[in-house]
Amino acid sequence: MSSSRTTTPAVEFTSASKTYGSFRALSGLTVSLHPGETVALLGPNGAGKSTSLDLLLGLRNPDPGGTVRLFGTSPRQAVTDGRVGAMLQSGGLMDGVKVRELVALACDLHPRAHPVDRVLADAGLTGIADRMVGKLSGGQEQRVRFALATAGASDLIVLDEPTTGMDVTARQTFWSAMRAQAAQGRTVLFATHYLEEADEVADRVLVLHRGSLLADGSAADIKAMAGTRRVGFTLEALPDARLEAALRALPAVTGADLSGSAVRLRSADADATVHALYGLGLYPRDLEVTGLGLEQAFLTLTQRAEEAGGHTEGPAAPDTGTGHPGPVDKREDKRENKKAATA
Ligand SMILES: Nc1ncnc2c1ncn2[C@@H]1O[C@H](COP(=O)(O)OP(=O)(O)OP(=O)(O)O)[C@@H](O)[C@H]1O
Repeated sequence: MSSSRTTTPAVEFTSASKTYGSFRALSGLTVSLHPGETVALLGPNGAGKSTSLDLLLGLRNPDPGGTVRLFGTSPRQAVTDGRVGAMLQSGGLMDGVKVRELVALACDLHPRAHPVDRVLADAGLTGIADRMVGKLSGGQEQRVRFALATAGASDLIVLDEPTTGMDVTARQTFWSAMRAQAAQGRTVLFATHYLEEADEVADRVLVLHRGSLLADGSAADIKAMAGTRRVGFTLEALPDARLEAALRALPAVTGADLSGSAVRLRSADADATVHALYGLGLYPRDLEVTGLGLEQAFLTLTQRAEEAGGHTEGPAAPDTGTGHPGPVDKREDKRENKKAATA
């Protein structure tokens, strides 16, 4: 989408792979992110999202032959220069200090630090600045992580499942703070399992599947790529088994959900489906043809890729099938040097 841009990319993966033992978690990723973009990184469990972020932050090195550059320099250099703020899933917070003290420490360490009070305010922490970090709720801890990621004027903000554990209000506050960061020209890259967040917030969506880039475009592009639409209507009477079978066998129908006389079909060609529906001699009421939400589109694309046999030799970890997994696998032990990037 950004091929005409001439500025140095904020992030540039070139043929970046990552192999753990004989397992290839990331396979030849080539993608560039440009200054000011807000990009969501989506993928089923085990797709390689955290691995990509680890490479991007210099916490791991790509396999030989691939490169990752941030603002034209190495990830380590960009982190050292204070150009990157990161909010990661793992990495414990210091328990025995107050919120303000921890945020002040992050500001002290940042080469382009913001005033502590501003960072606290932007993260919604002013009211709990004197509370001990060890006494915070999960959602409050996430806000502290956000404050640490925005302690200075970083050009790139990297967020790994930032709203896990936040309630709805905290989530809204978080994203409005994040939008403010993006409005100042920062590049924001976030991995998430909350597809509605990606839909609402991101101007670009990357879908990873088994370590390969499956889709790259706006949320609308991704929905269009899935190519499936919903056809909903109500029948005049309850369908018998024969009619139900006929509905399921309509052309292009890829799924059917019947509840009493209400019918919801998924179709790869809504025009053909609706045409044939009338051909059955039915008079569907309240006929509605709608596009898929991002979550359904994501599931359709990843399932399709799964059926096609995946894209890499690495087996995918099981997906929850919902796009909303429960507790996130944190795997703190496997990060080579997480704290360096969060400091
Ligand atoms: N240190 C490691 N050693 C061996 N395998 C690993 C290691 N780290 C990750 N993997 C494997 O690599 C694959 C990609 O993992 P990664 O954490 O990047 O996925 P993810 O997309 O972030 O998943 P999730 O949504 O569950 O957080 C997974 O199959 C994972 O089990």
